[in-house]
Amino acid sequence: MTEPTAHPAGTAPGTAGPAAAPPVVVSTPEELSALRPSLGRIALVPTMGALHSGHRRLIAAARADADSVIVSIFVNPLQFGPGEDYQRYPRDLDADVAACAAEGVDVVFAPTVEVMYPGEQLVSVDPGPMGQVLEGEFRPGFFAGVLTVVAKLFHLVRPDTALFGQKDAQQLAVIRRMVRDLAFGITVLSIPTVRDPDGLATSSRNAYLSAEERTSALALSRALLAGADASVTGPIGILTAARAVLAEAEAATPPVAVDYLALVDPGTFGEVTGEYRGEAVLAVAARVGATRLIDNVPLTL
Ligand SMILES: Nc1ncnc2c1ncn2[C@@H]1O[C@H](COP(=O)(O)OP(=O)(O)OP(=O)(O)O)[C@@H](O)[C@H]1O
Ligand SMILES: CC(C)(CO)[C@@H](O)C(=O)[O-]
Ligand code: BAL
Repeated sequence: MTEPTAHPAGTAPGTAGPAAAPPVVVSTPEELSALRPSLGRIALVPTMGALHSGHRRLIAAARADADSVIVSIFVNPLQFGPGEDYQRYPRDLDADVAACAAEGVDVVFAPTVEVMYPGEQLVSVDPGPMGQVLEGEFRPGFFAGVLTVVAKLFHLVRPDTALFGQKDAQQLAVIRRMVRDLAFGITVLSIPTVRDPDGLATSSRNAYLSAEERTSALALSRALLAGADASVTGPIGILTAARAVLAEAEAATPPVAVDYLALVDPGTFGEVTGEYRGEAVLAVAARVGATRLIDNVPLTL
């Protein structure tokens, strides 16, 4: 664990730029509370670390809206199911702190599992029906784990705003719903999905992919683009165009194994039908080798 470091005299929290001070790194609620009075309006960027360009864009958006930016780094065991990648999830706190320093982050909150879950966690947040479909169906317990840790982070940090990526569109929708239904009084902001030049959505799990697997994985963004290009044809046309790309990828080497492709209402995550008009999200999840990836694109019907 990196030792807490103080802001050098005269360096106000929230001062970005090449000469920005390194973030203060803390790991306990007590350290956070001690810092809080000096932070002004706080924007929180919750992450699981292994920071990449998507996280950096989130941090930049957070800076625009607050006096201080806090990035939390915590690989949350509660949201991983049996057989998932909790143990091998990439962890490199020093590299993450360096990335936060480059982005002018004020505070990194990197608690241990013992700090976040000191005893048996008997109470959790129920995500409701929106948490049962798509990701919720393929990762039972995932959204309860996400909402429980996000609720806990909100209570510990007490931010004014919190930022999440549209890459995890269902997570974003479920968190927005929790904030509304449980009256958290926090403004949730989002940013569009950041992509590598080849179209692949940046993701910490991309590090697992071999060169060949990454080539196969490009079918996800290609399928979404094909669906978006067909948006004037309505839900059936959109799904048919995207499925055609995925069908080729299922027969490729290495193959893409599709968990779901769905066109949903972004407010409810219910599937939309031929009559639907308005905003929609075309979402896909698939496995390539041992790596499970998700991606989506917003559409207007
Ligand atoms: N490519 C991206 N564009 C925009 N936001 C992103 C992107 N990747 C991650 N985020 C956002 O960053 C936040 C932290 O996500 P997380 O640390 O799980 O990263 P990740 O790359 O999504 O990891 P994983 O590979 O485990 O899914 C979430 O709000 C997530 O939506
Ligand atoms: C929101 C989150 C940090 C909760 O662990 C995680 O699900 C993520 O990184 O998207
Ligand atoms: N990026 C969402 C967190 C997860 O897949 O566990």
